[in-house]
Amino acid sequence: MLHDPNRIFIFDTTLRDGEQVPGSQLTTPEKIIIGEALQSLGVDVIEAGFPISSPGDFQSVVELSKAVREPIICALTRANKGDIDCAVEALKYAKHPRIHTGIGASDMHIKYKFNSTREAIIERAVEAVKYAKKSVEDIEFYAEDAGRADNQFLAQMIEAVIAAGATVVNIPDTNGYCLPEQYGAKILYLKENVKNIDQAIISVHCHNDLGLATANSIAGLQNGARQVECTINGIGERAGNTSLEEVVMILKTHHSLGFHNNINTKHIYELSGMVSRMMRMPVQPNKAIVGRNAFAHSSGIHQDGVLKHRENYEIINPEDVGIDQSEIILTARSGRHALKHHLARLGYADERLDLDHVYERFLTLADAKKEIKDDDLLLLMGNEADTNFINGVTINSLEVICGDEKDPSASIHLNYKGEDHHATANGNGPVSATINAIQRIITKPVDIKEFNIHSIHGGSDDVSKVDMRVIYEDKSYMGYGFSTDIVRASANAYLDALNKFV
Ligand SMILES: CC(=O)SCCNC(=O)CCNC(=O)[C@H](O)C(C)(C)COP(=O)(O)OP(=O)(O)OC[C@H]1O[C@@H](n2cnc3c(N)ncnc32)[C@H](O)[C@@H]1OP(=O)(O)O
Ligand SMILES: CC(C)C(=O)C(=O)O
Ligand SMILES: [Mg+2]
Repeated sequence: MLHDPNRIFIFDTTLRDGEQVPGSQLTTPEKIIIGEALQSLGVDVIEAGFPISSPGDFQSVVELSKAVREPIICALTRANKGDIDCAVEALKYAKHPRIHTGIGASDMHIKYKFNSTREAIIERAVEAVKYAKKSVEDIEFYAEDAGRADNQFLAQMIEAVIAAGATVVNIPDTNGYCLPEQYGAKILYLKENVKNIDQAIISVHCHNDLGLATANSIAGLQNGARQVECTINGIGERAGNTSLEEVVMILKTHHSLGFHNNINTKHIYELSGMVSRMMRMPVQPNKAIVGRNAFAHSSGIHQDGVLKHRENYEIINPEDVGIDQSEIILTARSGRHALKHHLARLGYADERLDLDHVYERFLTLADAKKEIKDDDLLLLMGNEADTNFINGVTINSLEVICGDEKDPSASIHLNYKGEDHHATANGNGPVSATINAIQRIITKPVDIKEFNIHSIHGGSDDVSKVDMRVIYEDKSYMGYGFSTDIVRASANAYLDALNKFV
């Protein structure tokens, strides 16, 4: 384990520290599903639980040990025999078991939690490690609240537990207190002042109370730590733990750090969603790497930049974390490039598109609606007589007669090539009469292949949406029309399709 100095071990504690979040408790089957996903992600260690804490947590560690065989399965204990015996029992099926035992290291904890002394605490720490070592080879020791502990005393404690058999020493910033510089210096201090430090891996375990968990973890690695303890989505006690996805993507993005690990980053996004759903912890939209907006661009200058060259505004390729592509969100802050991009995606790629005119109408709508979705764009393009095409065909007026006594007929005035054209026609219904009347003016061999009418919200006074696929000269064109009048919506859809080639 110690032979490659640049290998970083990823210790996931989503199922232990992450699961300490109120309301996020998991059942054993849920823990196994997440455990298997963490195994596919490639984590080195899964902290499965704290077996003494409840029969349910004990059982989860037992079942996870049976089901997940590749990573080390770790169980947390306090520095006492009862907790350790319980963890040893829970880990009995684990292929690679680890006991994670420890005790408080700051004077605050020593005095106000344990009502004890530094010397007595070191004794308890050593005793716990020696006791655990009798049953399990792989022992990790945590010096709780090490972030606020005196470095000299911490070094003394770490040296003693390594001598007692600990092979990983965890230096938690339990309360998220440290600045990156301080935390990095603490790790370096241990590297330089603990005589037997080469016999153990230093682990970093940082909390996010000041939003510095990830920065502190990286500072720890830069100063000699080689294991990072983290959780998916950064969940955990209070403001959470170091987020796995942030650390891993920092290591991937900054090759110059020279570190490598075993994580297949393409599983990150899927796992983030799984953990969020199962643990009932929504991911904040602006969360780095996995937030809904992490790869979404909504202002025109950024959108233009991304469309020209993704890296202008993205330092991570979304595919690297399992997201198909970045998103261009249309809002009133978007520009013409973004609008054109989405129109082309919806089939409006024609160079005859009057982009300035569409953009003006788009902005009015976007100011009112905040976010413009595909349906809004289609509505904008297929609505009423307003044309979005240079020299496009528009309806000046339409009258339809139908009913039991009459053959359906339509009379239409179109603005076509800058002039008013009129035609009347019959059909087997008001829509076919209208299409026939338009045909008389346009005189192009156009076949309607698909024709669908939907109501947008339901209800007889609703806006109808018509989508239509027509064939002209062996090419297919989509048209969309909207109106409270289904005949008008159909005429709008037909003209929307025609305007793409007439
Ligand atoms: C920083 C962390 O994340 S640590 C892990 C936190 N996770 C949890 O606490 C979740 C699981 N915890 C539990 O289920 C329960 O708290 C248990 C089962 C561990 C203990 O329950 P109880 O025996 O009722 O004790 P309670 O939780 O009220 O108090 C904790 C006791 O453990 C002692 N203790 C705390 N940490 C340690 C430690 N690392 N080593 C030894 N003793 C410790 C406390 O001093 C206190 O002992 P006291 O009763 O002598 O004052
Ligand atoms: C139990 C330890 C490792 C912990 O979670 C912390 O100190 O934050
Ligand atoms: Mg913690």
